[in-house]
Amino acid sequence: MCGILGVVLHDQRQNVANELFEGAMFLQHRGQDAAGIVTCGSKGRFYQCKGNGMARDVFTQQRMENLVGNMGITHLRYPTAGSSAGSEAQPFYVNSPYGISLSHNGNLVNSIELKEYLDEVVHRHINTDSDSELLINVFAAELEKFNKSRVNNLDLFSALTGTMNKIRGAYACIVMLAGYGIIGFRDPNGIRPLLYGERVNKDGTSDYMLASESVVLKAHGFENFRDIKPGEAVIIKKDSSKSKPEFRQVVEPKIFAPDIFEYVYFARPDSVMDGVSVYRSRIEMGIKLAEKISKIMEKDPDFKIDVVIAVPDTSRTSAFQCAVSLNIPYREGFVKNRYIGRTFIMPDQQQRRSSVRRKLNAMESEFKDRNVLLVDDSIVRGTTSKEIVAMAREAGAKKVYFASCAPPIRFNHIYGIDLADTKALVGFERDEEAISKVIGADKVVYQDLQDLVDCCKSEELQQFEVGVFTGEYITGIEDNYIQELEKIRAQNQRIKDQRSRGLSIDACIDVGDMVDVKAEVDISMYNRGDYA
Ligand SMILES: O=P(O)(O)OC[C@H]1O[C@H](OP(=O)(O)OP(=O)(O)O)[C@H](O)[C@@H]1O
Ligand SMILES: NC(=O)CC[C@H](N)C(=O)O
Ligand SMILES: [Mg+2]
Repeated sequence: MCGILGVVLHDQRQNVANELFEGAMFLQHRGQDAAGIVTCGSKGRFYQCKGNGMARDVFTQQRMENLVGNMGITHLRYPTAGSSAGSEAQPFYVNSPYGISLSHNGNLVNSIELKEYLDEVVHRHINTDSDSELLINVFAAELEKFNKSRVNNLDLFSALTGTMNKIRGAYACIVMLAGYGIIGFRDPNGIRPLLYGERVNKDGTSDYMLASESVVLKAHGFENFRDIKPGEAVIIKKDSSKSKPEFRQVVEPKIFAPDIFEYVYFARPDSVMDGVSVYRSRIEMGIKLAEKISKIMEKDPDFKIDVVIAVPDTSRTSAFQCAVSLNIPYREGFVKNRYIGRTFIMPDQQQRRSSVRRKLNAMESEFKDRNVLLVDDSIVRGTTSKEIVAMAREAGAKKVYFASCAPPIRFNHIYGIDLADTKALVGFERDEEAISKVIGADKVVYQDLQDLVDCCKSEELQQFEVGVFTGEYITGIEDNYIQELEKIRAQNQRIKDQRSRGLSIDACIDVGDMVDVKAEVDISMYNRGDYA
């Protein structure tokens, strides 16, 4: 997952940068690795600030002052393909044709094929391992086909049709065309989210926003917001007084299947996605989980729970409801250090492990001599659960049970989680008993998949992308896709290890099959290392 945002202000004398920055703060939970803003000034020139780090570190006051223009786009990155190198921070930029900048949330699953196409057919140079760089170049190549000095909405929609017929996977994107406007589009299965909203100013004019989550639109006073439909695109022109945003179905929609993980973990609880409140779905997850736990308790008289404790932050909503439904006391046994971000989306396993203990602290009074049920939204690598179970025991718990609002994760999440290596999943080739042994719990209870689906569905939304639980992906994947990801990831890890041992790039080159060694100071072609 990543967070994306785009704004066009009606008043062309106003700068949009501050609004993009404030909006980024509402999307920070979707990506902590890199942040970027690109604005477009009145002469059609782009102004950029991006780099590794959280929004508040990258977007300093001084840098923000240089971002002029009434329209712009933002990106908060959690890497899913390529590496966490600064050169892969978004928005991406290509100068030809017309000047294009792109923010992408999602993951393309036919990148091998796209790389070949870009090289052999349209001869475009690719400078990173990011799938988003491929995407912007495919779009640029489609636009180039018109061979015009200026394009119009019709051309743009038809270039999007061409692009979407070539790319495969999950994508919600915001593109900015220099001097023209911003364009939002969503993949034909609607796997990744994207919303559109309008804010009517006092003088009757309108500003427009596109964003990953409704919470940003709401907080910024945008109303009548709606989800972009699967396979749909919208063009919002820079001079919004002359033409209203135009929507078009650019490719046929396929099975509507948003990623169920948005409801489980990715999204903020106060967001509404594809008409379903994330908060309400998490309440339902608590109810269903309680039903399953009650059934197990009926059969197993030794399974007794004195207290339900959430694993902050995401599971709080469900854990509280689970306790209420079970009629068992709920306690905040772990106190969260508010200055530590989300541990799961940290790029490095070492960092993740040490962060859990820094992030959460167990209060002895709530654990001592009790049988505790810890509730989390999901168990992925097991990093959190292992530490948490150990902490509960250290705090004096008698028995430690662990419940997950999501079913066991046994497969790659190819559309949004950086997990190229399935073996890193605690659920990989393990049943529930084996998983409880690994994490050190007395028992593990998982939500059933059908129950999870029932918690998130609505009349309009009946199906979800659930490949992470079943191994069957809605878009299919090209042969060798996972192997290719694993190769790049292993290569990046080796370079990292070499560097941490103080070895130079030359030493890295000796490591064997490493053909592509990253530059010592990893900066992109259009990006200075100091976020300028
Ligand atoms: O099995 P693991 O690999 O540890 O991953 C699962 C954990 O990671 C997430 O928490 P995170 O700390 O990222 O975010 P949160 O504060 O929103 O819960 C998630 O909520 C689980 O607690
Ligand atoms: N999490 C995302 O949406 C990532 C977008 C893109 N695949 C990247 O790695 O930068
Ligand atoms: Mg968590």
